[in-house]
Amino acid sequence: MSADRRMREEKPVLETRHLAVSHGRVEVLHDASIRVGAGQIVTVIGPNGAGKSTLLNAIMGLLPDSSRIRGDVRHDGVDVGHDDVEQRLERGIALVPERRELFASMTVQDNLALGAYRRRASGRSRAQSLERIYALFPRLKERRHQQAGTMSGGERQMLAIGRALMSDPKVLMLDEPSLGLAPRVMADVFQIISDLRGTGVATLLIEQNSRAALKVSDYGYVLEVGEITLEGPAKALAVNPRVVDAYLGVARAN
Ligand SMILES: Nc1ncnc2c1ncn2[C@@H]1O[C@H](COP(=O)(O)OP(=O)(O)OP(=O)(O)O)[C@@H](O)[C@H]1O
Repeated sequence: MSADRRMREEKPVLETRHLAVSHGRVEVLHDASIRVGAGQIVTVIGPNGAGKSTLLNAIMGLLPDSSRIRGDVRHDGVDVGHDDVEQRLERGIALVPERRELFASMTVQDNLALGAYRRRASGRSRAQSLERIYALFPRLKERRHQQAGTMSGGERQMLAIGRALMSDPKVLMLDEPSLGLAPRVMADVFQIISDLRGTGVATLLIEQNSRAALKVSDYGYVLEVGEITLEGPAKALAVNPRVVDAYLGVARAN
């Protein structure tokens, strides 16, 4: 079945409906409706300041109390808009924030353990989750006693993803995972994102590196000035002249 048909027909694991966010009198996200199907990788691309992080933070329940939110956030068909962050984690939503927010002086393994303080009741034990993450990231296993702050940029990103996976999420949201990474390391991180598909976790990815993001994704959205202006199967977006022109042109290729 095509990614487009699957998106329309399958019950999404994560969905926003007409989501709008205002900070004071400024509305930074307008009427954003997106869907992420089970096991899919969905990307949101768009320029700086378009509202991409705001979208992820609204889904995770991380916006400041002063922000005004309208519209719905639904997980597995349930409205989670009134849940706090811990409840959303327990339902199976996880976010790797742009700044990764690791505990630099703690070991890799202790950082992973902290990722499990709130988790979905998946039937998998914490030890099983840890083994699963070490299987996905052998490098983290090798370095499990190393301080997180002494890891390379790519390793820290792997650790941030691994820590989020410790909550056994159904949906993993990644905010700019390739930010600040050297091209070769970036390629490793995108390979990991692609490998996540095999674990059954759905991924919602926001990225400045549109080309690489569309390459690993099933479906994509373009977010511009707070609005979804285009959507479609990632393969189709990658050859859409408007996307090519604005986001994949030679000058922007990286
Ligand atoms: N707490 C806040 N108070 C006021 N304005 C905010 C707040 N958070 C975000 N904004 C504004 O909302 C807009 C969208 O920001 P957001 O961080 O979501 O964009 P983005 O697409 O993720 O950008 P980037 O790619 O640069 O990270 C920006 O103009 C930003 O300045």
